[in-house]
Amino acid sequence: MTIIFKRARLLNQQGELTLADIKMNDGRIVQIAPHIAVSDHDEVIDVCEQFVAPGFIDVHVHLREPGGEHKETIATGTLAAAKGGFTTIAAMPNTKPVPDTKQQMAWLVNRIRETAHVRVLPYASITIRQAGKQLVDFAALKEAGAFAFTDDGVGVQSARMMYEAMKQAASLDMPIVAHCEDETLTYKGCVHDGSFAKRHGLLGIPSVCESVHIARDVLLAEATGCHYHVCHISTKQSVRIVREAKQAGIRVTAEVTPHHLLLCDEDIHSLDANFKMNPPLRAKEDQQALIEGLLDGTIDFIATDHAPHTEEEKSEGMALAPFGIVGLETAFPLLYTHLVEKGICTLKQLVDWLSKKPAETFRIEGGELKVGAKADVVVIDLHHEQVIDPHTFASKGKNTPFAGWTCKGWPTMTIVDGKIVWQKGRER
Ligand SMILES: NC(=O)N[C@@H](CC(=O)O)C(=O)O
Ligand SMILES: [Zn+2]
Ligand SMILES: [Zn+2]
Repeated sequence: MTIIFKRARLLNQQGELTLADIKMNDGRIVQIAPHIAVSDHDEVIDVCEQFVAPGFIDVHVHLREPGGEHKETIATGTLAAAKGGFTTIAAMPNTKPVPDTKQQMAWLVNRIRETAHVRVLPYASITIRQAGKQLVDFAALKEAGAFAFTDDGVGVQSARMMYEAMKQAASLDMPIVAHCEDETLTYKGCVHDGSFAKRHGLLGIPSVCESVHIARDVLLAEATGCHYHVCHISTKQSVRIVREAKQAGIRVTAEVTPHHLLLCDEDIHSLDANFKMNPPLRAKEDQQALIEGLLDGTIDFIATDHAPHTEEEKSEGMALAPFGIVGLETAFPLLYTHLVEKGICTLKQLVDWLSKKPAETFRIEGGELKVGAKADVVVIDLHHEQVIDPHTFASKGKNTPFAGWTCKGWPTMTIVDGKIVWQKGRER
């Protein structure tokens, strides 16, 4: 099938917006030109000068299936992704069971094929059941379709385990993706060890809980030559370590979430557990360091850490509720409104952090809008303003601290492999 977009607003190499038509055929972008001729069999869509970008890529998503289908499924999570403009997402392995054998991975790959609305890249765990005691069979899991290896949800506590994992991953040219949390330094905290924790008498998680692991791991990455990727970086010390490691030529990359870029612990205005996530919202100066780190390239790109939980679980209060917030459906509007419109970054930078940069970092095909590329595309209305209302989410998770925020930049259509997978107003 051929789809032709008329009057699409695109970013050129210089970061300027220009108008053009885009022709997609057999899952590929085949032409981008000022005026493309149409024939009777083509599906012609006038996008009315809306912004068209490469489909976004999110390498940090919790789909909860198998085992947590009451929180999210591959079907609901990937529909949420499509609605947020994401055409490729990577699924975290903290499911029940964990994809830690080639049989589990084969099941997952098949389930994705049967039920996903967008492309899904499955992570395998680093250790069996993510228990930190025994390494998975890296070669067998790569063969079965693993995208990369991570124990996200928990940190790999043993330096020796991480060292052995990196040696294996390096030999297979696969990345190790790390949730950095030293369990001897969590102090059973539920929020950052800072002003908010003190004011409310809550136990705090200190910044060293994260940065100590990153410091250890960049040395292990140096020793093994492994590509080491830091999940949801949250502290200024972590940014400094990654910056220095990059300067030393170590193969380290890092991602930051929209919530750590846009919020700090001073913004927590109630004991609402929708402000509870791991790592926690840090201090204002950490938030500033994350923005600086992203702007200077220390942090490579943005990932949402979409982590759905039920309203019942989230109503248990700050101390008891599970960590995590959803992010797929609000990432672009939030970042567009609060970074681009406020002049902190350009539209081109934001789009690159959500597409080209993750694609380059993980050698994922896609991330660019050009002739020959896969037809993974998002259409965005940059002018339409809308209030974030969790009840409208396609995700089963309604747990967001951004409810009630007014944003611009809402996706209106998402195309994967040349097919419309979601369109505003045409929800089933
Ligand atoms: N980020 C979170 O707060 N929670 C994630 C786990 C994780 O990403 O570490 C989850 O699975 O709920
Ligand atoms: Zn994590
Ligand atoms: Zn996560």
